[in-house]
Formats: sequence, C-alpha cells, structure tokens
Amino acid sequence: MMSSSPAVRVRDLRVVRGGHEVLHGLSFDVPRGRVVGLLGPSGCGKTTVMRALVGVQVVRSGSVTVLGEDAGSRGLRDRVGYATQTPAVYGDLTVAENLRYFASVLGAPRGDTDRVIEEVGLAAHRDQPVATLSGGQHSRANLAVALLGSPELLVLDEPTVGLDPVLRQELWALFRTLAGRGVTLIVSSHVMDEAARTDRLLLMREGRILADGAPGELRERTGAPDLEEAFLRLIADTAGSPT
Ligand SMILES: Nc1ncnc2c1ncn2[C@@H]1O[C@H](COP(=O)(O)OP(=O)(O)OP(=O)(O)O)[C@@H](O)[C@H]1O
Repeated sequence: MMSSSPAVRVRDLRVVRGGHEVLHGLSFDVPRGRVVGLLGPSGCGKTTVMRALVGVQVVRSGSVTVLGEDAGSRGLRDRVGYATQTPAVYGDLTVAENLRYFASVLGAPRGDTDRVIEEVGLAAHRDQPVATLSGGQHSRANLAVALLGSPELLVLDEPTVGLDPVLRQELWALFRTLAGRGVTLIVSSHVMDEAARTDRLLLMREGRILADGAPGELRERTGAPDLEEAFLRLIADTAGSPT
C-alpha cells in the first residue's frame, strides 16, 4: 500500500559539490507522520541532503525516493514544502502580498494565505513589508510559504534560527500539530536541545549518518545523560572503530 511506504527513502546517496564529495553514500528512511531532526555541525551536509530531497541537488549516485516518487518529480510539486535557510520571500512586498504571490505560483487555494499567516503567528504583521520585519518574523514568513497548499512532506532548513525561546517552542508545537495530521517533517538544526523534541534523529557528521534513532534510544545506547553528550560519545566511538 502506498501510504505504508516511508515518506523518504534514501539509498547510497553520493553528492559532489565544488569538486569534493560532500555526501559519502547516505542511506536512511523517514517514516510518515513523524518529526525527524537532521542534526549535525555546520558544514556536515544537512542542506545538501535537504536539496537532494526536494530534487534541486545534482547527485553523483544513489537514489532518493519521496512519497513513492523520484525526488524532484513533477507530481511532487505540491506535495512537498521546502523552506530554505536564507528566506526566499520578497523584502518589498508585505507578508500577505508575498503569500498571495507564492500561493498563485504553487496553485494553492486562496484561503490558504490567511491560514498560514495565522499558523506562523504573523497575523499582526500581515500588511508589513517583509524588509521591515525582525529576523525571527522574517524566517516565519519564509516558513509560511512552505506551509501553503498543505504539503504532505515539509523540509525545513534551520527554521528556528534567530528565534527566541518562546517562538521556538510555538513553532515546535506547530510542527507537532502538523505531524498529528499526518504530515512528515524533516527539520534541520545544529542546536542539540531541539533534538529532544523530535520523534527521530538523524545525526550527521562530515557527510555521513552517524546515528539514526529516537532521542531516548540514542541516549540509552550511549549511556549519555543528554543528547549533546550522546553525540560526542558517538563521534568518539566512530573515531575509535575501523572503517
Ligand atoms: N555551492 C557549493 N560549492 C561547493 N561546496 C559547497 C557548496 N555548497 C556547500 N558546499 C560544501 O558542502 C558541504 C556541506 O554543506 P551544507 O551546506 O550541506 O552543510 P550544512 O550541514 O547544511 O551546514 P550549515 O549548518 O552551516 O548550514 C560543506 O563542506 C560546504 O562547504
């Protein structure tokens, strides 16, 4: 049955950027309806993985299947939402104007504009030009674009960067609500305290998946008191084992 297949299936993914291999044969599955964290230090390849998932990354080899189709297929256009790390919204347009514009490009229903503005908590700023928003408001406007059309899979590249703890909490609550409706979310972060909020973690380092499991499992497996320490222990174990 289609719906029992994973939301994402990646096999032996290799990517070369700027003449260097930056992903070295990644394989992982992402089950549907979960909030999955893609965690790892800056430069480890999180954005490259996300680009491959949404089909904008040239890959050297391997396969990337999303919602049962090859990543980047036409049929996935309105089923996958992507929020890039650098906001893609236009500074000279208001929040509402941006969303109306992107809704028409994506073919999302008209009423969606108001829904997503509410969801990201920007109702009070809907008529403000994006260039005048604070950093956190700006990234929320960017996130709102990814929510248009109610996609089945959301790929969010560091959506909480620059947000204060209250807003971060609110956004994670929104992610949880969306997952409750069956949406699959892949959220990258390099902040370990966010990792604990996920159902499942993909820990990356230097273009490889270091560990893949529920946060509690990773803590148990390493005997670490928290995820930061678990990550460090996993790195130490990998460094000590022959490859
Ligand atoms: N356009 C590019 N040309 C060449 N190399 C690139 C390019 N973009 C990224 N890279 C390299 O690919 C590797 C992975 O980068 P990527 O942006 O995927 O990492 P990341 O984990 O998302 O980092 P961050 O958390 O800092 O955003 C890095 O070594 C980076 O320098």
